[in-house]
Parts: sequence; C-alpha cells; structure tokens
Amino acid sequence: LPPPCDSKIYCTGDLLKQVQLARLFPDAKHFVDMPLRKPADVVLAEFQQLMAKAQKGMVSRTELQQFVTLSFDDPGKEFEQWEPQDWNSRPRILNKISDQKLRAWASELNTKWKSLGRKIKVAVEAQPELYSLIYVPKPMMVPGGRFIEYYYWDSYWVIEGLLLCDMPATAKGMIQNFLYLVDRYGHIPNGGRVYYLRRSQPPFLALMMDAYLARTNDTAFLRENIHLLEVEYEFWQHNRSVNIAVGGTDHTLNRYNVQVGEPRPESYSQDWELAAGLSDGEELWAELKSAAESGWDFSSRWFQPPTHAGTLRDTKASAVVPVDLNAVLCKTERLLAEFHRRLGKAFQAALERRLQAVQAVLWDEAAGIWLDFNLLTKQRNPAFYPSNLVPLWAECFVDQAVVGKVLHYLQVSQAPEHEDTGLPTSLARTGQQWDMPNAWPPLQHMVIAGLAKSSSWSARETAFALAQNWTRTTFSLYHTYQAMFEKYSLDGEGRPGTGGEYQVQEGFGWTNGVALQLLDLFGDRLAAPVSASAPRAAPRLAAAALLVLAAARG
Ligand SMILES: OC[C@H]1O[C@H](O[C@H]2O[C@H](CO)[C@@H](O)[C@H](O)[C@H]2O)[C@H](O)[C@@H](O)[C@@H]1O
Repeated sequence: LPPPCDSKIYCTGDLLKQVQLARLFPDAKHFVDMPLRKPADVVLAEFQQLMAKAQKGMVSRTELQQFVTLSFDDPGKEFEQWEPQDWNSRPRILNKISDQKLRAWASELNTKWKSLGRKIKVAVEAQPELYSLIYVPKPMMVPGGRFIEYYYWDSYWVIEGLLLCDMPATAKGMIQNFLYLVDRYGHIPNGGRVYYLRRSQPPFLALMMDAYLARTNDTAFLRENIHLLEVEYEFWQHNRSVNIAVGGTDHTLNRYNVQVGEPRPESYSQDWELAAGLSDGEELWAELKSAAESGWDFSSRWFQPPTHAGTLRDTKASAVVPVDLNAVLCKTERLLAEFHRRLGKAFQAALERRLQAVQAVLWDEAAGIWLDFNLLTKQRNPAFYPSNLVPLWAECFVDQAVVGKVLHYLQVSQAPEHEDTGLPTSLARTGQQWDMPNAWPPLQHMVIAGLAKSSSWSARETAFALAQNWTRTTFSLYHTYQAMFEKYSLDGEGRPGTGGEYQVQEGFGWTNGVALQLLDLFGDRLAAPVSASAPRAAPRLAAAALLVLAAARG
C-alpha cells in the first residue's frame, strides 16, 4: 500500500518514525505540523548521518530533540494575521432572535470569526516542500484548538455560519479553495496537510455551493465551476463505490475505503502501538484511515462485528455502506441535477438510481429507519446512530410516509436519560470520541434540520425540542467555560466532550456554525436558560413523543 503521501519528512521514513515513536511532543500532530528550516533533502541527509553514528541506527531521544529544534520551526508559522474584510458587528440574523440572552450570545459567536480566520503566507506557495500545509489561495476559517488548518466537512457548517453572519465573500473564498484542491488533486483531502492527502472526508462540496447560491444567486460562479463539482463526485463514484445485489437487482452505493498503508503520521505512535503483534497491521492502518475519512474517527460504528464490547482493533470501516455518506451523495446528485437544469442541461439518472439503491439496501421497514449495511455479514446494523436519520435531511427518499416512521424510531431508540441535553452519537460506551457519551454538533444539525423541513407538524415540533435542548447545552457550557467545544459529553446534563486520542478542542468552527443555524431556524421561539447553570426546563422529547403517537394514530 502507498504511504499517506510521498514526503519522507511528513508521511513516511525513518525520521518520522523515530521522532514519533520517541513521543517528543505530547500531541503527535505537533511534529508533522512543523515547517522545515532547511530544504528537505538537506534535513534528510543530516538525519542519515545521525543514524549512521547511532547504535543500531536508533538515534537517542536527546539527539532527536536537538535535531528537531535545529531543523524545524514551530507549527503555525505558515499563516499570517488575517481578519475577514466582510465581517460586520450587526449581521441580520441577530434581528431574528427574540431572546435577548441568545441574541447577545449570537453576537459573541459572530465575533469569533475574527479569531478563527487564517491566511496562508505566499512563502508556502513558493516553497511547498518546506511545509506540511497544503497551500490554498484564499483565506479561510479553521476549526480551532489543535486544528490550525482547514478541514473538509467541518467547513460546510462554517460556511453556513458565515453566510448567516452576512459574510458571503469569506464563504465563497473557502469554496474556491476546495475547488482549487479538486482541480489540483481530483478530490478534497481530509484537511489541509500533506499527511491527509490520500484520504478525503464526507463530500459536502456541492452542498457548500448550494448554501452559497441560496444566499447570493451567483450563477456565474456555478457556471465557472460546475465541472469541478462533477470531478469531485466522480472521485467518489470511481474510487469509493461498491456493488450490492438485493433481490436479484444490482445496486451501486458508496463507502469509505482508503487503501493507504503505514500509521497515520499525525497519530503515529498510537497507530503503531495499536498494531503491535498483529500480522496484518498494514490492513488495520488502512481501516483506521477509512474510518478517519468518514469524519467519525473513531467509533463502534466501524467495529466488526458492530458491538459495544469491541476495541479500535476491530475497526473495519471499509466493510460498511454508511447511511449518511449515501444520503449526502444522494443530495449531491439532486443538486447536480438542479444545477444543470439551472444552466440548461440534464443530469437526473444518477439520482434515481441512488434513490432506488438507498431504499433497497439501507431502508429497514421493520425498524422504520435507514441502517448501515455491512458488506461482510450482508446484514444491516440495528444500532442507533444519528446518521441513520440523515436521508431525511438529504431528501433521499420518495415515500413521504417515512417521516412518521423515522419520528417513531427516534423516540424509541435513543437513550432517554440524555434527551434534554442532546442526541448521543451512539449508545455504546467504548471510550472512542464518536460514541456515547459524546454528542457532535453536525449530527444534531442534520437530524434537526431534517425534521424541521418536513411538512409534519409533529416532526417540526420534535425538531424544535431538540434545537432547544442543544442550544441550552451549548449556551450553558459557553457561560461556564467561556468556550465553544468541538463536541459535548451528555453526562451530568452536559460537559465538554471526552474520549478519543486527543483532548477536547475549543474554538470551534462547526459548533458556532450549528448554533447560528439553529438560531436562524427557531430564533423566534428558542429561549436561554433562566440562569446559565439553572436546572433545565426544556420541552422534553417525551412530550414530543406523545405528539408523534397522536400523529401515528391519525
Ligand atoms: O488527529 C486525529 C484526527 O483528527 C481529526 O478528526 C477530528 O477532527 C476533525 C476536525 O474538527 C473532524 O473533521 C473529525 O470529524 C474529527 O474526528 C482528523 O480529521 C482525522 O483525520 C485525524 O486522524
């Protein structure tokens, strides 16, 4: 299998291995984010000399430390100060928010764009081999914390947030960056580093374009770039599709599948240790990258068999046909068809094939919901994940009767003791960050926005109840910690998120974007808690459940 990229500094080779296994930095990502002070060939030649002198080729920790200090600069030096030109202190969304405290909070979230904005120095374009950062021409918003570069799927919620804050120029620049990456690589890397190059993330590019067009009507931008939206779509069709036969009919759907070897450079020591003693370590490393491509890194959702008792070693993400990936590609096909109609051309057949495949392979009539399909067991995974509801948001269904069934599923399957705080990522407590007790902003958004766009009153009321709960959770913790977190734990009525391979990060791009989107959806009704630490009095989902039952009874 090829390495994560060809760089013998940042992706493969002895230097990377020895520095990362010596654990020179508390966070392994630190080393692979450090720019070089000298040309790569000089650094590699100097390291060879060091190895030649060392016992059995193993350089001592002290020498490694000295070498890194002399040859590498601090992470972050690749960026220059940048404040968005289109930032303004009174975006129109504030007028839609009735609650005074929530309005003041939204105003503070708007101010956060100033601190999350970055511009890449021209030096990175001139001498890319000195950096792990992948150059893009326009300024961008980064997630925050250890994530000092751009990320693909995070940027969808950031772009929606920017558009709500009347910042279409910054939003457009971020989309231009992703189009630039498609033009250059044929796909969008997981994030803005060479070590992310050979894997992507959930494909939200067409949805970003749609969000931008909805606010600007900039058809000229669409016309100039529609070919690149198709190139990205074709990347998923050619490299990430799989055929599944159901009832004598062949269907094509998609999965995450990264056939790339070696440990992830940004988590080298963890991956190395995880594979210790395994005969098929290379296969496990490829599966970890497939899971990272899903954005859900890591989760029991990818364990084979799917079990609450599994460990990271059981990860087999490429065996799963995920509901949310296929729903997002279904949305992409619908959007490409619409975009082409807008430009006077046809593009519809792929959408119809996808609708049939999602219905045949992923819809489970007995459970009343879409479920991930496992290619090895040929079974659907019955476990609860918010991703099971994503087709509602992505409008990837034909029969409107699914709405009532999905609402019923939501009421019976998630952990009721957490309902006032947020939707859990799964019901399995594995210690992985995309599992119980964590709740992630993008998942809350896709479920809530999916229910909110329904014509069913019960679905819209359930959406409101969930939005109210999530808003209170993030608002209360914001006031307790003065921070917006990348994820939240549902334990104890809400805490900063836990688990996984790094400390919970603050900033945070998609969290701010989702908070603003919920305020945009329900700003006339959402209410802040009386005091930030007061016990909750949010409309309980149980109340919404009664509405669902009433609706089901007609
Ligand atoms: O360093 C470990 C992993 O970190 C990233 O994943 C997490 O943060 C991303 C940025 O917010 C987010 O997109 C992803 O969903 C999170 O799980 C990175 O994307 C991974 O590839 C990396 O291995």
